[in-house]
Amino acid sequence: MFFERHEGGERAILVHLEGQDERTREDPQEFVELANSAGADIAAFLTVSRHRPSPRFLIGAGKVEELQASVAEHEADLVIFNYVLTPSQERNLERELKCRVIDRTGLILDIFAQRARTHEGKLQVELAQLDHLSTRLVRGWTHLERQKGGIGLRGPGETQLETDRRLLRERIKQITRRLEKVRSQREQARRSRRRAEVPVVSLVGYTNAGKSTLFNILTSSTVYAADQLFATLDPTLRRIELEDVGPAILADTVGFIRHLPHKLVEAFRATLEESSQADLLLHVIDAADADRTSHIEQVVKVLTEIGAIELPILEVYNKIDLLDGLEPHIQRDESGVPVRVWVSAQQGLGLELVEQAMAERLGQDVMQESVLLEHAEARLRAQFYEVGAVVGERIADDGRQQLDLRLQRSDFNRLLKREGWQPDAFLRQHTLQ
Ligand SMILES: Nc1nc2c(ncn2[C@@H]2O[C@H](COP(=O)(O)OP(=O)(O)OP(=O)(O)O)[C@@H](O)[C@H]2O)c(=O)[nH]1
Ligand SMILES: [Mg+2]
Repeated sequence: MFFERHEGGERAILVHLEGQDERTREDPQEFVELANSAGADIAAFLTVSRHRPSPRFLIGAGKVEELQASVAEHEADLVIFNYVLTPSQERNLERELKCRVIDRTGLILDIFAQRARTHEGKLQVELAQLDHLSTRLVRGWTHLERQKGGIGLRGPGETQLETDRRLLRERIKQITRRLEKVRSQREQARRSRRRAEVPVVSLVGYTNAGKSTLFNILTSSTVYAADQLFATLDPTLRRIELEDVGPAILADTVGFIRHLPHKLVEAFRATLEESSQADLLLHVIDAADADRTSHIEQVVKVLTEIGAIELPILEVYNKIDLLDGLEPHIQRDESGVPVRVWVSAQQGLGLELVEQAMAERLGQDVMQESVLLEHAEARLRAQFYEVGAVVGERIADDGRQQLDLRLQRSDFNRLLKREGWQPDAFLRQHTLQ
């Protein structure tokens, strides 16, 4: 396994748990990458098989001793568990090991704290951190907490560590209020984009898949791209020009990862929701990653959670330069619609194919649907006529007006959203199920 040396970084011992349980098993390589991304200087990697969780330390007493010896030998500053620890387990372990202990949630929160750039991103991370810390205010190894800036202690949430719970609650309320304000501003920006009828294409995908690299090369900009997990936290929007389509907005977003701490998913929901409002999703996949199938599953799961799974999705299989004998190409479904593009963003291979496939998907996703409108919905009827979408009209058996529509799905979505409808909710209520 590859350990990056981070001279001057904190010396960390990684503890990886090998469970029997498929659902909770983590990837050891990803764990190392997470620790590297947090800037840890990895001194040792311990694998512990955990047949039965011990409530006190999570791991067995023998393993605790082994860890103690390892901490002493490497003069480690902290021990990181690739698992979610309860606050009391964290406390017990710190007391035994005489050094700081953080868990997977703490580690991911730390990376997020380092990466957040925008006001909203920082608020979101702080909220998640405060929530995580609120159960961990009493620690076993308190004097170390005063050493600011260590892994798991960074970010805006840190200043709250030494205050009492009342202040903590107040701070949480204050941040929530501020976040609401930022969110309503974001919603307004979104509405004005919608009014401008510019289609939005959102890049989604597992962390490190190459979204920002692709974004940069498509928009000729320089967004921070790096071989780190969660290099991008805040959504970045840029305008691009597509042949036959005209202007479109491309959005780069935060990468996904399995077992994202629940609170963090919640905190970043608003950011992720940017994707749920898109006209097209580009799902960027690291084609050379051995775990690509499980990464795809994780992304699909998050997309389902944020209500974006029904959107048109174009898969971009990236990093083909790392695979033998693959040329950039577009894969189409049986009706000729592009569904997958094989490219290398870094080498600039197949970028024109991504643009072509995007243009085709935005321009050619034609839908045919019969909708039933109440008389009070005459305004919508007029709008459908205005865009030339109506190919037939009659009175349905239930007395409603049936409009047979044929139009671009993106136009349909935009038109409805402008009228305050979520397209799938609209279809549920306006078609015969
Ligand atoms: N070999 C190869 N590496 C690539 C390619 N595209 C991106 N990379 C590398 O993959 C790493 C991750 O790229 P990013 O663009 O930061 O990935 P991301 O999906 O934005 O990651 P997060 O923002 O962390 O979610 C960087 O080191 C890139 O240089 C490619 O086509 N081939
Ligand atoms: Mg990125």
